[in-house]
Amino acid sequence: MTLFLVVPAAGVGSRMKADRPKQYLLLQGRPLMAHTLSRLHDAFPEAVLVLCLDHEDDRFDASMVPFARWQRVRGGETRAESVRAGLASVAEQAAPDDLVLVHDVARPCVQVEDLYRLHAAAGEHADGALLAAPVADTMKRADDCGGVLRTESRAHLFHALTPQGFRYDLLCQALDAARAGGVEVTDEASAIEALGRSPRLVPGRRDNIKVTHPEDLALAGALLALPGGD
Ligand SMILES: Nc1ccn([C@@H]2O[C@H](COP(=O)(O)OP(=O)(O)OP(=O)(O)O)[C@@H](O)[C@H]2O)c(=O)n1
Ligand SMILES: C[C@](O)(CO)[C@H](O)COP(=O)(O)O
Repeated sequence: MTLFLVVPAAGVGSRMKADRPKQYLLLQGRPLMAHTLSRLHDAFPEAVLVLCLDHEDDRFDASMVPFARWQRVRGGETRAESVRAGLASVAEQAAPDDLVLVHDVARPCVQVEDLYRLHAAAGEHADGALLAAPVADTMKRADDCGGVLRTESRAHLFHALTPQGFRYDLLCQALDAARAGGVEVTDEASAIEALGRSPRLVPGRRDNIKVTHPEDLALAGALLALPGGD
């Protein structure tokens, strides 16, 4: 069995409003991408890394990659297309029941313990698994005028995180079906659910933040500066 780590890293980071794609912004003196790849390598040094990069990315430096087995692949127009391209790039190497974990490059604070728990759950459940954080805030649904339409029940409500892990063949089938159906999915689990399957929700740490907006950068930097942070 081979473990594949697909890391979508071909985004432009428009919401970050920075002078470069957010995966190249420095945290504790290192590019965000380097932190994320280090965390994944700490947990799975023997895995095959599939790094999805923009074809015009001229900032990438292979010295950021700690893996012995890795490959770069051209990302797509969307996150889902980048992941599909990553899967296609290992079609000759992957067995149908090999596990694939997909993790956003924009999540550098993921903890090794969460990675191990997700990996175990994804291997145990035919429908795969995803890290998810239970919602702790009261959730409001807005109306079209920016007022409160209603309060949503937060019971059984989770923030989907990454990694999300599935068998290679199932994930390919799900993403191909979503594309064929013109369904844009923002995570892999959505495509799996569209097949009528139910991925396992694995409670994950809320500090596994996705660096998206400017204020997220300082938070991620503080988390990485904690003892054992990096
Ligand atoms: N065409 C794309 C778009 C996004 N991603 C990756 O998917 C992850 C989650 O996407 P997001 O946080 O939205 O990153 P961006 O798309 O870069 O951000 P924005 O939406 O603000 O432009 C990121 O690691 C990003 O690099 C990707 O590989 N290919
Ligand atoms: C995959 C993800 O991180 C799960 O919450 C999220 O859907 C990515 O969304 P984005 O808009 O591509 O950042």
